[in-house]
Amino acid sequence: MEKQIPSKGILKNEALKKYIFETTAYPREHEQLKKLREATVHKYGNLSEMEVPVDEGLFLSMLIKMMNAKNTLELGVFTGYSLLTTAFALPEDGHITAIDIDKEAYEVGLEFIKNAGVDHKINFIQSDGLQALDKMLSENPKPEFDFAFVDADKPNYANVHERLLKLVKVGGIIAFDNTLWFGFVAEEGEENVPEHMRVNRKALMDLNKRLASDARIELSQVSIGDGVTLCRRLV
Ligand SMILES: C[S@@+](CC[C@H](N)C(=O)[O-])C[C@H]1O[C@@H](n2cnc3c(N)ncnc32)[C@H](O)[C@@H]1O
Repeated sequence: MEKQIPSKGILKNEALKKYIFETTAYPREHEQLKKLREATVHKYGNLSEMEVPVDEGLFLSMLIKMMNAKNTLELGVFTGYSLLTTAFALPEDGHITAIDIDKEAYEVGLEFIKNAGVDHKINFIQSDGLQALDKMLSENPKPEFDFAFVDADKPNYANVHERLLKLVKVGGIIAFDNTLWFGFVAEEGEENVPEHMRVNRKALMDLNKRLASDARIELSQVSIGDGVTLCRRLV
C-alpha cells in the first residue's frame, strides 16, 4: 500500500510534511505498526486519521522510554496505534490500562498487537472514560500511573485532567492529544472553522487556557501531529 502523508494536523507546509514523513518517520516505523495502520485505513477509510501520526508515535515512544515509565494509562484507543507504540516502549514487565467505549475498533488492531508479542502488557477496559477513571478512584485512590495519554472525547478533557491529577504520580506526565485542533484554536472567530469542528475547538481552547494557569502542573505545548500538551504533575 502506498504511504499516505496525513492531511490532518497543524503542519500546513505539505512539502515539509512529506519530507518529515518520508525521511525520518516511515523508515523508523515498526513493521506491526505499519500493518496496523494499513488495516485501519482498509477498514475505516478517512476515519483512520484518528490514529496518532507516525512522527508523533515516535515522539511518544521516546518520551515514555526517557521517563522509564512502567505503568501507563491510555484513554482513547481506537484500533491501537498509540497503544501498540506504548506497548513497544514499555519494559517487558510494563503495564498499560487502555480504555475505550468501542471494543470493535480495538479488535481490528489486536491481531498486530498479538503478532508483536506485547499483548501481555495490555489490560483493555471497554467503558466510558470518565466512568472508568471514577471507578479506579473509588477502588484505589492512590496515584499509580507514570504516564497517561488522553485521546478521546475532547469536551471531557478538563474533567479527565482532574481525575488524572489524582491517578498519575507526582512527577508523572499526562499527555493530551489534538490540543491545537488542526490549527483552528488560533482562528479569531468561527467563520473559517467547519461547523462539526466547533464544539471541540471551543473545548480545547478552554482547556489550553485552563492548563496554562494550573499551578499543579508544569506545562509544555508540543507542536507535533495535531498538538500534544504535556502536563507534568508537580503536587
Ligand atoms: C482519536 S481516537 C483514538 C486514536 C488512538 N489514540 C490511536 O492512536 O489510534 C478516539 C477514540 O476515543 C474513543 N472515545 C470517544 N469518547 C469516549 C469516551 N467517552 N470514553 C471512552 N472512549 C471514548 C472513541 O471510541 C475512539 O476510539
